[in-house]
Amino acid sequence: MQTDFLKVEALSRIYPGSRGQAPLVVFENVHFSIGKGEFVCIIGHSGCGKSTILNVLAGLDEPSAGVVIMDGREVAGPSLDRGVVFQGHALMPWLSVMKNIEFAVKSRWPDWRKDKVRSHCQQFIDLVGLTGAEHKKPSELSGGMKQRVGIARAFSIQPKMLLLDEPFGALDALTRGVIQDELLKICAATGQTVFMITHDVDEAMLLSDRIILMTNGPRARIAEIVVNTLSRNRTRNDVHKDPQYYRIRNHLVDFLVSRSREMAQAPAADSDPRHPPEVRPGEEMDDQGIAKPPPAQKQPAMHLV
Ligand SMILES: Nc1ncnc2c1ncn2[C@@H]1O[C@H](COP(=O)(O)OP(=O)(O)OP(=O)(O)O)[C@@H](O)[C@H]1O
Repeated sequence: MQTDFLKVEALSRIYPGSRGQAPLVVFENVHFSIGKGEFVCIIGHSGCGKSTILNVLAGLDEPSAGVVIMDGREVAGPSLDRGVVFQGHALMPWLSVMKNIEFAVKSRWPDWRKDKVRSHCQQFIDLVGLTGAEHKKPSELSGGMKQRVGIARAFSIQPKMLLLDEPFGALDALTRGVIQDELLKICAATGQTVFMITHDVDEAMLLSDRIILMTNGPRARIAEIVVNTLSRNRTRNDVHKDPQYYRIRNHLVDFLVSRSREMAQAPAADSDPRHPPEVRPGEEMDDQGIAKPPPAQKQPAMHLV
């Protein structure tokens, strides 16, 4: 894996204070990298700057300091190399579902013939379960349906990097599960690189390879990066059967409940923001600090009647 497909170096965001107030340092000295084909989630309490970081990666916002390099080039504005899905749907209200997606696909591949554009878009409309709604305008769709159009549009341009800002938050549990499964399949099939904001620890554990934990703001920073050591072949139905699952989950919940605040107030004296600690709470360690192999799965007991 190319470990530094995306490199974030010394990123800070400061908003000037208005009417004599002190400037707001949202986050500072944030460093991390994402490998090609890697799925990274970021978790942290409201206001720690997750959306701001995502907007900087997208080229929609400028950092106060620091730099983002993707595939060897500095990010300096929006690009079709990055597909973004926001919490709000950001659709063009005067265009139908099909036309909203076509607009993006035509921008990406201006030489494609009309029928090729159409069939390409249809593939992604079908994928997100909107078959039959192609000609509806956004005002005729539910919130969840609008969100699915945004997801289809971002996937359809096959970006080098997908940036997802809580994309499934507004979906009902069933649709959310279906689209999470589809996203896993697409990522496995295409090696898609993804950076995603979520508040849902189960979603992060199902989808991601690593999870970035941010301390509370202001002056938020990366507390640690959790390596998701669950098997890559996990599915929504069996992920909780892995003995690592609750160890990782408890670690994440404990961070959100208490450590995110404590670490914001008292950063570790030896912490180096250029190298946030990577932890593997799913693995049990032996006395020498070496990860024990996961226990063999027990066969379910057979009951003869
Ligand atoms: N244009 C702005 N001017 C001043 N402050 C801003 C501006 N935009 C965002 N902020 C502040 O920056 C901080 C981080 O905002 P951001 O939306 O990135 O947080 P977040 O972690 O994504 O939050 P949430 O989980 O609620 O979406 C917040 O305190 C917000 O009030």
